[in-house]
Amino acid sequence: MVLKRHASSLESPFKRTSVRPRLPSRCPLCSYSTRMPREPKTIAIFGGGISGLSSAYFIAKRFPNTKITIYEAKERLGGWMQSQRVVLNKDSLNGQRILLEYGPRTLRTGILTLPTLQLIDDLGLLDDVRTTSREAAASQSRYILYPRNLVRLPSPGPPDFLLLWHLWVSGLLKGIPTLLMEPFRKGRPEDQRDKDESIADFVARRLGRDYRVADNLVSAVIHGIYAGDIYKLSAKAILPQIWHLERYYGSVLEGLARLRVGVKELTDRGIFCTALSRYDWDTINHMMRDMDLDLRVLERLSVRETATYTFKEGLQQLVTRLEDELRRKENVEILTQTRVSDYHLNANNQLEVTSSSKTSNGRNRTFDFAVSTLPNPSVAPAVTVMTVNLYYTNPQAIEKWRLGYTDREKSDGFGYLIPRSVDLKENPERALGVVFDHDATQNLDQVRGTKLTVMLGGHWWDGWREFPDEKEGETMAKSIVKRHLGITEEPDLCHVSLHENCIPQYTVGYEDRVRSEGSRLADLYKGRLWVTGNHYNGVGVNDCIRGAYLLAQDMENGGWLDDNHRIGLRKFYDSGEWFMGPNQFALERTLFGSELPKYELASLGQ
Ligand SMILES: C=Cc1c2[nH]c(c1C)Cc1[nH]c(c(CCC(=O)O)c1C)Cc1[nH]c(c(C)c1CCC(=O)O)Cc1[nH]c(c(C)c1C=C)C2
Repeated sequence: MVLKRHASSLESPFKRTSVRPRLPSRCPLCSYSTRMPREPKTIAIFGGGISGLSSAYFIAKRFPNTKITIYEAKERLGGWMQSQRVVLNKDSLNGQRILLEYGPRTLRTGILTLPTLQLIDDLGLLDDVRTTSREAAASQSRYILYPRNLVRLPSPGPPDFLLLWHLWVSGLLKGIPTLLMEPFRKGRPEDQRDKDESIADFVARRLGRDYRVADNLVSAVIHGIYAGDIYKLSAKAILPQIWHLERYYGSVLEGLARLRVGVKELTDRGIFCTALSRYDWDTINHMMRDMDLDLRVLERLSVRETATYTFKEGLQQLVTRLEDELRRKENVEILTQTRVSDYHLNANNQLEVTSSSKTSNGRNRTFDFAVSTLPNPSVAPAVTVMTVNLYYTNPQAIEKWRLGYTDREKSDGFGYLIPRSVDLKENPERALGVVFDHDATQNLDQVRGTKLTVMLGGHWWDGWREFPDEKEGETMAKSIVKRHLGITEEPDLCHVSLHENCIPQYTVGYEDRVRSEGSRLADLYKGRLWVTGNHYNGVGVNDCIRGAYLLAQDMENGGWLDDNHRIGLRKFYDSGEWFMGPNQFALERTLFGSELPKYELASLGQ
């Protein structure tokens, strides 16, 4: 199936959606006149992580005659995406090889992940996909450590009153009743409607200056994604939906209720809606129109069925296949162990790039254009995370009673997160959480043991210059699983990885900083340097691939040719309009051919 056929069914109901997203007139990046050829002759890509590789791939697809050079400082490509099969030394297990994942371990499905599906299709990876269904324990059972025990969170579906009771007596829900008063609390004063604030302050303000929900629940979720500090991270950048609901309606719950009324006709017909920014809506439309995707990929990775997925040989397989594909292309060159030390615009308006490698220092090359995926600490600082993989051949290594109230069927799960409200005296290792990989990523090994990853550090290590070494990492991980999960036996495998500055932190004021950095870069390099990667597009693998895809799309659809130098940051010049529109389950249905009924997007007000 070619998605293009269904694009019209998506677009037609929304007459107000422009075919091409327009830049609002206040965009400051529109001031250069260029006389560029239809396509650049040469492009440099800085960084060979997933953003750099997928940018090279999508650009090469759209500009087949352009010569692309990827610069990567390290020996291997892929950044912190790294999986490895490790041999178990136990004689009884015939030297089985267990798959360990050192960095990101699963991908989520969803309508905004279409570019990842396109990559999977193009690279022929579908048969190697391994999914975890929405029904699986890993998708249903999640735990939070509070204060010393694991507390299971409710899963979607009919309420389990016994579980709710256990949750209540654990004390984790302290402060939740204040939510009832949220609609009656004043919104931001008029002169502060656009003001950013930290996630902790935002949540606490809506709950009557009560920080307990933020400290207990929100901080745990944020640890699992950003490994970050809710007192520093931006509510506007990280929780844009609820931040905008408050901005428009003065209350999140009231906003939701009012919007639901606006789309009642749809929800009555089973089409569920969500708040969507104009940018996301246009992006979804563009992607659906642009994709050329096999129906089998959509079926296998449907958001309805699949919660997360990986590949037979872990996420590394995506990197390896991408690298192989790029190396096969005559117009792509990959320079590893080659660090970009300087770049500037020369008198001919070309980018002069200086690089150094083991064999040559200060080598100069000129390019028509460059895409940087390198970290940019001036927009977002980054945190360091240590991952410790532990494997026990004993599948019952976790003492079952540690999993708190549970039924037999759902006795494992995704793992657990540790909120900031757990005192550091109780968490001296500064752990963020533990993933039960034997459940979270299934069907990768031939034997089932207990496979865990302990995550340490993140914002708890802010300002540290030195980090624990491998031995200390192992000792800390073992003491954590002993205390929390009752595991006293020695692991059969242990692997420690330190990922320095791996997760960018979108701290308060982030969006303003990106816009001003965007203007600076656009001025300095006259639009010849674009940026993408996890400092701008979201911290997940899917976000990086989508950023790369949209950058290539922008370049082809005029970005490279016309005067609107968006340098890959178009999202930050969105009109700021928000709508109530179909959620991703409803949108996915349109991909399978069912039409959305005609209706107007319900506006979030102005
Ligand atoms: C390896 C450490 C990472 C931590 N956060 C991320 C990584 C790679 C980035 C990240 N993690 C999640 C998301 C959102 C959904 C997504 O795009 O995949 C992002 C951007 C969610 C997540 N967190 C953990 C897992 C296994 C997943 C994916 C599966 C799911 O959502 O069900 C575990 C985990 N990650 C971190 C910690 C501290 C942690 C603790 C248990 C940091």
